[in-house]
Amino acid sequence: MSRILVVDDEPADLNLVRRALEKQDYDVATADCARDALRKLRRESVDVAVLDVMLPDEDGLDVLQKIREIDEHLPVVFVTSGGESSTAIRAMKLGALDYLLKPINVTELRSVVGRAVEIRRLTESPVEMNVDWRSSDIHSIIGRCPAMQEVYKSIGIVAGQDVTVLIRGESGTGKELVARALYQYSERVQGPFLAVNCAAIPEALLESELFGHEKGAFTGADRKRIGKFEQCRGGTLFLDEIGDMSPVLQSKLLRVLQEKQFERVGGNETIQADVRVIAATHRNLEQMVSDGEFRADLYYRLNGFSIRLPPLRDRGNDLDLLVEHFRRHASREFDKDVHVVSRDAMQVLRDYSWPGNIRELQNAIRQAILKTSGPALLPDFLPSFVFTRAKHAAEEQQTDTDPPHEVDSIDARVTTSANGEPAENAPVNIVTGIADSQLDFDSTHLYDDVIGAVEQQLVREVLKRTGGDKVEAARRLGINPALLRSQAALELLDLAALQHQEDDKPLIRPGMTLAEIETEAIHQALQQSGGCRKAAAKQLGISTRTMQRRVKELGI
Ligand SMILES: Nc1ncnc2c1ncn2[C@@H]1O[C@H](COP(=O)(O)OP(=O)(O)OP(=O)(O)O)[C@@H](O)[C@H]1O
Repeated sequence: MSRILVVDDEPADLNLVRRALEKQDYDVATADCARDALRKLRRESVDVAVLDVMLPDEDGLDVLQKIREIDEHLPVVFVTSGGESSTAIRAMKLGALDYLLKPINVTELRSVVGRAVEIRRLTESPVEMNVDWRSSDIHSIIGRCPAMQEVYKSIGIVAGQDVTVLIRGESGTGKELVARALYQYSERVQGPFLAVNCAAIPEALLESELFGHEKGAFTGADRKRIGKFEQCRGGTLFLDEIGDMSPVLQSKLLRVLQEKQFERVGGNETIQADVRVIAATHRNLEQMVSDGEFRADLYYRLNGFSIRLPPLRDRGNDLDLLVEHFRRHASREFDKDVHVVSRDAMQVLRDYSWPGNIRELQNAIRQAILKTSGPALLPDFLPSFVFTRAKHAAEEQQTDTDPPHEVDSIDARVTTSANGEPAENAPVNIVTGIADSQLDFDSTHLYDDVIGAVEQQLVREVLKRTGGDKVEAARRLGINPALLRSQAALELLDLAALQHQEDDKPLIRPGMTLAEIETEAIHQALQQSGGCRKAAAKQLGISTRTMQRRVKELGI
């Protein structure tokens, strides 16, 4: 439970804030003067401070400085009556998180404190990498597969460099964790770490959230506001879902990255930005650039150093490590003694394709642990949606050689229980399955998760019918790649390669044998290298000697 320190010498205001926060299940401590507040901060652990700018014994700005000596990252929210708002604005420039005007609006108070608690979580929980799940913290990055080793290496190389980093990967692959690791291992770790989700804020508000605004800049701008770029001086700003930023804001962001300066909305003063930007997206920026939706110059600027997180389905045995990691933490969280995940349950988890990636896995394990009675997590305790896909995977394996059959509708996917019997609630709708699981955990990505899952299922179905012929599958689907929401579906169809193949002769055509494919590949490589075997071998990733041998054996 997060602990909030509320400091005010007006008993009525103090009580109002205390009650409003207690109703939100925060643990609230109170103080009525600066001395008492600082004493509590030295002795007790506090996550957020909400304090009046004018305290009887000390000015708010001096208190802020003393707070910084005790706890350099403590999010501080000031409360002020109208006349003192210039002090509150100066406080924000000195690193206070926000300020609230009296009389206090409880909804606004809760929302500001909620954000402050989130910032505390982002900055204070150390992100360890590549740890053993037995000693892992819930903030650790678990994973040993080669792609994750590359991620750790990249973090190691770039964390200490003051450069912009772009983190890419499907939803739920750990982009925020990596951003926090980059911050924590950087020289800017003494400075603030602020996060803005560009997809969650309407465009007009996002501009002032990032750059601030002057009083009267637009209807409703009844007071001056300091934006994140100004507030985050000396720190790191995490811009999540950067692919959702509007073109106007993209230009403004580009200017900050290039010239390190900006103006508040409606203001003339040029402000220097001393901020490191870490951006993240699950979207296909290359496609967006070619569709004119994302500025190419901003893309190149951001992509200077990028870290790509693999989807969970490509992490091999990391799935087992992650399952153990989440089992251990969920058991502790729900005070259960679940020591083991049964073999059958593990197999179901391995068969599922995890479109929602690690977040989805984490949610599934937490749900299962909640239901588990006894020491072992059995398949019956797993949420139904994992069987939907598990069944599908089993069918795919089984019907590899079967003749084509009629497509099942998505609604008709049958859920099975551990013993293979149809589960009570079959047939299960994939939409309901995902919605149920994600809504319980307050997902804010439901649309992407559901559409992504449906897309993948549809692409798999069509590929099955076309015997794996991607060109034909794309034709039957009538797909414009820009419309695909899930990276997984895009990869299944490999549309980039398909586009390329439309111009060239396709390398793989239905019905070819392996020897024919190899011959074709060598042919094309030799053609492209002007007949040079060494260059062609390099292009194919084989040794020159192997190339010479295969040319001879295949009679090329
Ligand atoms: N390798 C990992 N080891 C352990 N936990 C992880 C790992 N990767 C992600 N997680 C956990 O999975 C959840 C989702 O991760 P995170 O929010 O960082 O993903 P994201 O890529 O930023 O998602 P989105 O694109 O939807 O914002 C978090 O609870 C995070 O702690």
